[in-house]
Parts: sequence; structure tokens; C-alpha cells
Amino acid sequence: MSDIQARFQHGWPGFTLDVDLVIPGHGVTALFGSSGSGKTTLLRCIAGLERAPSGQLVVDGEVWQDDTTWLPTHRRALGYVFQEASLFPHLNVLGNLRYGIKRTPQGSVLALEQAVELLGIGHLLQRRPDGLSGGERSRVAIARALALNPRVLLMDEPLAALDLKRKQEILPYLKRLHAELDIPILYVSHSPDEVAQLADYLVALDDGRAVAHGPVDDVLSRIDLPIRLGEDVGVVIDGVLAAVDIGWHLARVNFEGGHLWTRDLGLQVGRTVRMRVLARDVSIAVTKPEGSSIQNVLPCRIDAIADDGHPGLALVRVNVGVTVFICRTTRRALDTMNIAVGLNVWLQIKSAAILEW
Ligand SMILES: Nc1ncnc2c1ncn2[C@@H]1O[C@H](COP(=O)(O)OP(=O)(O)OP(=O)(O)O)[C@@H](O)[C@H]1O
Repeated sequence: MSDIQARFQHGWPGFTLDVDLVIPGHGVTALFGSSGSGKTTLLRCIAGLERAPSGQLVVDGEVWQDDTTWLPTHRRALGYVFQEASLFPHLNVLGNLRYGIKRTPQGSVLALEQAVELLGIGHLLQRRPDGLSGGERSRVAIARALALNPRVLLMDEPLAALDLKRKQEILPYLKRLHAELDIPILYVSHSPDEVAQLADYLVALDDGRAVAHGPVDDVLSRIDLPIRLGEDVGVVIDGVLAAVDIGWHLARVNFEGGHLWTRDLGLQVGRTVRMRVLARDVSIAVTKPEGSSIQNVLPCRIDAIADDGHPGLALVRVNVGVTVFICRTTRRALDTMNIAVGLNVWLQIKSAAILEW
């Protein structure tokens, strides 16, 4: 599917959404930003629930909005999943799923069956919504959106109403959507963790404007991001599980330019693995550390140094081959070690601190 072109200026006193974006026509694009940054407003403009004057929206080559065209929401081939899974209480799950497809031209029984399979809700079809857990309700709401056979799936913080346990339960299904659906997913979130796990592409919104956008690994490896990530500053790295040390329950993940040892999660060798390495879990040394407990010691080059919102701290961007890591360190350490851009140093990352999926 071709890209989504979205240009909107829309707002209220005190807030204006002002974006001009090209969003990839495949994979998951996270719309990320703090509360009130305009994520939901952007989604609603795309859905036709808000009408931005002189906006422009082209989805898969079809004009949904321009100076002369305005498709109402029901004529836009989209699925919308809201924060709260608002299911009809008087209908069972199957009734809820069928409700939408009867009213939308592109909805189909085939798409409904595929959605049921994809979300693993076949055993729930005869149940009423009040007999479902929060996670199950969310899965039904996602299936209901997919049964409409959409060209784009819009998800507005679909996990927001769930506790941590339920979130963990549903994330595998979201990853499955990502792997098996051809359509693009626009995923609103203010959780860096969810974004790191799910997104291919990231649009960072701040006060109604897209202040950074691009592939998720590129955006998260910037140390000059105009949005504050605080403790969540860190990179995502896609690698391949290359070997397992069975005796010590560790896995070696190769990435472009090196490898990292992480805990073994029992994943298949040869599988792609996404890792998240937080800046606070990375340190640098000018000479190769010996006799340290740190399992990952990699040669690297200092690429850039930036402020970190606290006068005592800095963010250091380093390159291991073509792969970027970020280290959060004290200004004093940098000064003591004479760290400067261009210097070749050693990077240390605790295996236990690496998050992987
Ligand atoms: N219908 C409306 N009338 C007036 N102001 C609105 C309206 N809808 C949203 N706003 C304001 O526009 C701004 C952006 O809201 P929006 O819901 O898009 O933010 P958000 O990034 O999705 O936030 P959150 O993460 O809290 O859901 C906020 O200041 C909000 O109060």
C-alpha cells in the first residue's frame, strides 16, 4: 500500500494541530507525545471525526480530504480502536463483530473470520461483554475494527485502560497484527515502552506539531530530541538471535556492527529480536575494562555529546560500527576521562539490563 499523506491545521483557542506528514503505508507508526500534544486530534482528523479546513488526506492513493473532497467517516475504509473498548452490552461478541460489517460497504465475513483467528477470540463468540476480562474486551474491539476490512487501522491508546498484567497479555496479539497485517497501523501512545516494542516509525508530537519523525530506531537514537524522555532515553536495536549459551541461559544477538549477550528467553535461533538499551544502563571506559561483571564490552567511537536536562548529566551518543547507542553519564566523568567527540573508547552494557522481544 502506498504512503498516507496527511496535512492538517485544526484547533481551538489555546491549541492548534499543525502537521504535514507522510506516513508509511505499512507497519506500525506510533503517534507519541505527552498528554495534550494532539495525538487524538490527529487521529480524529484522519478518521473524519474532526473537519480541518483546507486539510489534505490521501490514503493508499485515494483522496479522503482536499479542497473539493470530503469523505464522511463511514465512507473512509478505516478501523478505529478507542481507549475504552465500547462494546454493545446487549449483544454477544459475535453480534458485536457483525454489527459493524452490516453497516460498512467493505466489511466482510471473511475479514471477520480472519480477525477472530488473529485475535484468538474464537472461544469467546457467544459471551456477553460483561463476561469478558479487560484484555479480552480489547481484543474483541480490535477484531471488530479489523472485520471492517480497513485500509488503515487507527488505535488510540488501546492498552490505556488495562493494568500491567493485561497489557502484557495483549501485546503478543498486537505484535501478531504487526506481523500479519498488510495495512498500516497508526498507534497512539504515550508509553515509550509500547512504542519501543511495537513501532517501526515514530511521529513525536509536541503542542500540535510533529517535532520529530522517522524510523523508530533513528528517532530514538537522537540525543537532541525536542521531547523529554527522561528515564526512557534509549535506543532500540533490531538484531538476529545467533546463538544460545545453554549452560548460562544467555543468548547472543547479532546486530549490524557487533553482538550483545542478553538473557535467554527461549526464542528460536535465527529469529529477529528487538532490543531496547536504556541510556542509564550504558557506561563508557577509556581503556578496555578487565575483571568486570559486565558481559558486553564493545569498542566504539564518541559521536556526539549533549545536555541532559540536569547540569550534572550528559547524553553521549556512540557508534558501534553503524549502530548507535546512547550513554547517560555525569559531566564530571566525561571531564575526568577527557571524553571528546571522535575518541575511540569502550562501551559497557549489562546483559541483565537489556530488554528484548
Ligand atoms: N473538542 C475540543 N474542544 C476544545 N479543545 C479540545 C477539543 N479536543 C481536544 N482539545 C484540546 O486540544 C489539545 C489536544 O488534545 P488531544 O486529545 O489531541 O491530545 P492527546 O495528545 O491525544 O492527549 P492525551 O494523551 O491526554 O489523550 C488539548 O489541549 C485538548 O484539551
